[in-house]
Amino acid sequence: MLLAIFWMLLFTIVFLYLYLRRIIEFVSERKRLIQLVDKLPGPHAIPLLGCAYQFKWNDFEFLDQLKSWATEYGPKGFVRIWVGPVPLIFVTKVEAVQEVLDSKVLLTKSSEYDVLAEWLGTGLLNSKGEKWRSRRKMLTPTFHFNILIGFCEVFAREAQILADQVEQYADTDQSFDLFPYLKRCALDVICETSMGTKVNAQIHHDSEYVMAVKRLSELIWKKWRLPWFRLKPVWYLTGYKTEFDKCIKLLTDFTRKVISERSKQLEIEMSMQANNSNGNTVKKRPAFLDLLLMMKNENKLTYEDIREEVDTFMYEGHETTSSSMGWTLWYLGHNPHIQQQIFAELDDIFGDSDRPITVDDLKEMKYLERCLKEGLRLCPAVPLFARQVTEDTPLCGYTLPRGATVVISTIYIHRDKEVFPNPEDYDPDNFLPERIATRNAFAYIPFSAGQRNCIGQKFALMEEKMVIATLFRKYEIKSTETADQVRPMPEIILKPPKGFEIKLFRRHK
Ligand code: HEM
Repeated sequence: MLLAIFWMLLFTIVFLYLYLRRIIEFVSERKRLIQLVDKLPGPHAIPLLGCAYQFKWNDFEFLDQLKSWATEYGPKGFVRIWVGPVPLIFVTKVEAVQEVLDSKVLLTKSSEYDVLAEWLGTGLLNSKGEKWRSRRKMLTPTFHFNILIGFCEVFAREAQILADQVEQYADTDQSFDLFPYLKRCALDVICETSMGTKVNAQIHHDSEYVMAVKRLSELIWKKWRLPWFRLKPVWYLTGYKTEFDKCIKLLTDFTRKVISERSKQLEIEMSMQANNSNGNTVKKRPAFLDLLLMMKNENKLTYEDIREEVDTFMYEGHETTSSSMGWTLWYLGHNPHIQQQIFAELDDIFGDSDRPITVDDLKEMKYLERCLKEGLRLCPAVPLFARQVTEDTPLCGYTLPRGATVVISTIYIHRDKEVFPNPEDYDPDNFLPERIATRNAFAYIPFSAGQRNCIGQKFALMEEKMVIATLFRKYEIKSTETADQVRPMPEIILKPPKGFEIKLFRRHK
């Protein structure tokens, strides 16, 4: 009996020592977080629900509500919004954006990115600390301009397939949704440039790979937007977990198979090169995968590291570009006078010739580039990104406490009327060199900025120019829906609620 009491006492003491200490630490950390977060201006919050009790149910009304809170509480650079027990600190002013993105401390992605990790692992987008730093250093040269030049042939070929596919609608006065065509084109581009293999999504619309990418993006967004899906029982019971895992397996198995085949092929090519004494080898354009496999040969990466990075490029590299091309084309479809200026630029470059577009031609398309940049200003493909505050960080006269999440909304920052005089108007002249020179560089950040900026931004702009120029060499377009019908939906990637309905007309030069 005494022994039993002794063991019980010992157990209780150990339990209290181990857990009570943690509970006390948790409570005091939480108290501290709440105190510091509540020093930031923001709407009224109540325990547990935070500001959520005031949230509008309708998506668009909710967005308007966030915007009006940012205007009301954000003049000092931040507004804090409690989403239940989670404090989100939205950045509202350019000066604060600069401090956040320039910070050497705010480099860690927030827990919202964890759902992506199940697919992308800790590839460049998700990784942190030393892993991210060394990977970024290693991967930056793979996006060098000389490598991108080699991809232009892929951009041009896929753009031409797109132009051929939509020809059926030309001069029919029938409107159609351009978005799925753009998505399939961007998917074919990224598959070939990152893996050196083709999925031919533009031709086989219902390939398993294409369907899995589409479904996975929908499920990831569901988990982000509706917090109850983060609870494991709900996620499992709704069957989404099984579907999610099935898509991930299909995609990652595909990537692993491509890596393994490509690796064998590369070995054969290298030994052929070594045996070929007269050096008459045919030089093939390397895909990102080939460059990563060479790093593996130098023991810098494992197969799984390569898989993570290739899948990261696959994800980051096609939804973003298709969204941004779609928005730009939609704005252009409402602005025939701007299309005329693009036609004039293209006619200056090509005259009556229908020769293929070269890299040098792309450099000449200065006006088209301004149009793309303006599209990305009004509708940035990545409308939100977030950082975890890992240590107390003084910013703009406040302290951002460790444990909080800082959110930058590009779509909000890009529409600041103190920076862009008519922020809601589509005006490519916002990107005239003299206008750019007058504003803070952090007022326009579609590719983020600072150390964790987008590694693929040059790739994206080259691809988009190629696709849009190919379309406009042949067609003019008219958007058939109004701005009210096509309000941007801020999912992970900014999308139209339904699509981009347009009519297509052959150009008569
Ligand atoms: C219009 C097209 C694109 C836009 C608007 C865009 C935007 C962005 C933004 C805002 C970030 C920072 C995200 C964050 O901090 O959470 C980012 C990161 C990244 N992007 Fe892009 N992106 C585009 C195209 C691409 C392409 C084509 C690729 C690859 C082929 C790519 C690869 C990446 C990667 C790997 C990162 C993570 C970089 C790091 O953390 O070091 N992106 N992108």
